[in-house]
Amino acid sequence: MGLLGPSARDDSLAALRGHLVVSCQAPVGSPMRGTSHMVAMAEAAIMGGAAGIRAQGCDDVQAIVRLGRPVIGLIKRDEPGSPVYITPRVDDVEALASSGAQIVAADATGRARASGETTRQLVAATHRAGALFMADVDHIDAALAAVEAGADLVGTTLSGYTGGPVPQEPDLGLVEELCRRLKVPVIAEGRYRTPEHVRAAFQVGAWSVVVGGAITDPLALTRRLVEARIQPFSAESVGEEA
Ligand SMILES: CC(=O)N[C@H](C=O)[C@@H](O)[C@H](O)[C@H](O)COP(=O)(O)O
Repeated sequence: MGLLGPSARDDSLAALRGHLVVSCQAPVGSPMRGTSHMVAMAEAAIMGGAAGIRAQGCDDVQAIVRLGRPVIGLIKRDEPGSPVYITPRVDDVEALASSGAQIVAADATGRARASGETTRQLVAATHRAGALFMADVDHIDAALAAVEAGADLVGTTLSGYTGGPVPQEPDLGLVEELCRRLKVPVIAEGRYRTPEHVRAAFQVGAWSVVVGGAITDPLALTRRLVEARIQPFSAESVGEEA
């Protein structure tokens, strides 16, 4: 058994029901990368009303757990020979649970991991460590297989990221289908950017909605507004006399 007993795990999941979770992650190369920045982001998110935080890496998880809200932990790791990068190893699951993550998120798209480890093995390791397993999926078939393998909750995290161009909008259709067909909580995640998106996900039955970049990625937010400038800039374009 890990750090948490079964009731602490269930309490964490119950605390997320009907609430927003903020994903506090910064990509490699971003000036926001670093545990102190992510803790500040998480504190701001909690002050703003988020019920939980999704965090990347054991250092961030350990520090953010201290804020007293449920943490969905993951480790992003590129592994040669496989496209699976969200918590690809049993070792990662164990490290996240030891760091205090009540919920461990991992790729459960059905794509082979470089290690050859299976989703069932990751789920078993998560449960041995006393945490809950969140299956990050891209499709209904992957979700059904993940639940069969013992996943405690399922997120639409990887919909749109396993082939073809990345869509602009969240995959509300998948949220609706998962809510209809699964008995476990469904987490809406991926490209939720507006209050309308969040409302729509709850309306079709999402347990929680995870929002990342729309809150925690100042680079992307700045770029989006910079791109809205009138080009080329001219006195006329701002209504000044020539
Ligand atoms: C696809 C992938 O790797 N998603 C990652 C999962 O942890 C994060 O990079 C996302 O920020 C997170 O899912 C929240 O999504 P959005 O930032 O779109 O609100």
